[in-house]
Amino acid sequence: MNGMLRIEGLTKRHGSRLVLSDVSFRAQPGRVTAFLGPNGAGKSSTLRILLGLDHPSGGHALIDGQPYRRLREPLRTIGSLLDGPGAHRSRTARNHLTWLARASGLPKRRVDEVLERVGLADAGRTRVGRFSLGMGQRLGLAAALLGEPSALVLDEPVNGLDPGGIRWIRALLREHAGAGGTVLLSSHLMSEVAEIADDLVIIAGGRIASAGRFDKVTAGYATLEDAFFALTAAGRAEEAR
Ligand SMILES: Nc1ncnc2c1ncn2[C@@H]1O[C@H](COP(=O)(O)OP(=O)(O)OP(=O)(O)O)[C@@H](O)[C@H]1O
Repeated sequence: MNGMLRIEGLTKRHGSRLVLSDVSFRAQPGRVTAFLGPNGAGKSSTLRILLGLDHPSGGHALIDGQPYRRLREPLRTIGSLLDGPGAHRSRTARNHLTWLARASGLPKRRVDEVLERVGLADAGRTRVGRFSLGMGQRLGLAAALLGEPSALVLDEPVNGLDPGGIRWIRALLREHAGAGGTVLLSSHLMSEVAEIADDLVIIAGGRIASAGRFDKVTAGYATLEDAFFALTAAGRAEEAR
């Protein structure tokens, strides 16, 4: 299992707006890396480029040394959770996953395995439109796990999860990293990140403010929150109020 994620000199413009500016960092196998930043900092833009959903204006986002579009077996290499379940409301969870598995040449047994893994074994025949926000997140995660990928990339994965769900996803991600997989998750929830991250990447205004091992990035600060506010422009704006 590898799944090294390498972001190198990534730049993204929307018209004259520079949304990402020379963004570089790594997410390593065997570690949980948290990608932390205030609203609009550029987290989703970076992850969308990494997952081949958008083009960079410059630089590279590589998975095992390849851009997403060059991966031979994308779902077996990298699983992602971006905006909720990604399934049509009228579909059942099982239909959705079966369709995904078929489209990617994955064995059908994986559908039951992932439904079980995310705690939706009893909801496989429920239409996605009737799912709670938390169930939707679980289904999105089931899709991410379908190909048994080495890397997991999750945008705000705890959104909509209750405390039990948050504990559960934390254990799942730890287990993935413990088995040698890579976990990259974006969040703006400091407490969540402090609980789970081995490594931190802090982004603000489209630039990397700090990156590295959790204890290195937070060295000299009482808490992660103190480090975050000191290192980001959002913190400076907040303090100026
Ligand atoms: N298609 C687009 N056209 C113009 N600007 C865009 C587009 N997509 C994103 N942006 C801008 O890029 C910046 C970064 O957005 P992005 O969604 O990557 O931030 P984020 O860190 O994920 O924030 P959040 O936590 O709010 O999701 C924002 O200022 C956003 O308005």
